[in-house]
Amino acid sequence: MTDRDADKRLAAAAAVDEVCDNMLVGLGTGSTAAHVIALLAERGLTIETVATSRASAALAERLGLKVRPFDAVARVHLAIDGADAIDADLSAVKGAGGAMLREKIVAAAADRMIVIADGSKRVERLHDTKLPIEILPFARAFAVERLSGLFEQLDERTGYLTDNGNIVVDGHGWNDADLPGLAEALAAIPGVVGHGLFLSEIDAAYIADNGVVTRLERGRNPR
Ligand SMILES: O=C[C@H](O)[C@H](O)[C@H](O)COP(=O)(O)O
Repeated sequence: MTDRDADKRLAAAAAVDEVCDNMLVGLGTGSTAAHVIALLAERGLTIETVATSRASAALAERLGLKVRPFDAVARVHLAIDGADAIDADLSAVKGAGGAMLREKIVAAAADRMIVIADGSKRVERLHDTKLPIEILPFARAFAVERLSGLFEQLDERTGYLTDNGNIVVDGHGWNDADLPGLAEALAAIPGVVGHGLFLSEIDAAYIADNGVVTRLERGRNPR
């Protein structure tokens, strides 16, 4: 295990310590969230889960966790997920793995949403991180044209479809001076069905850096 991977597992373990019997837990997607799934399976708690991607559902089921279909679930007790970048306000960019739409829905359904990450994800500002945008294939050209006013460069992921059957365009060179304004502008484009800006969903974060775990709670963090 690399140092970075060890940090991911440490952050995951800190979040898993918040999981109790009888909880319905939202499972995130990605290499850090995979540690959560493995640790939950190891701990043998009496829990049920919902997954934010087919990959996480498959991993969880393979390791023996009970995974409920999310389409019949309105509320989750705790969601635990990774991030591509997170700042001191607990605003984050997610979606390098293309799962941001389902991740945001499960995060919104959760009483508490925790991000787990290694120290490389902690940033002063988010704008250096590519911002993934999920687009209905029907709207591809139209949405990209509308997005071009918000980004210096847009790269479509070739040959890739999300679990929802949509395309993903990664936006580079964006202005983070008004994050709520940007989120609003993205949501206002017909055909854009999701994006990786998480501004209000995250309640806490466990960031592990060289073996030391720091907990951040919304509204209570020094800059
Ligand atoms: O779509 C992917 C998710 O938002 C991931 O949670 C995020 O990309 C972080 O993944 P990782 O833990 O592999 O860096």
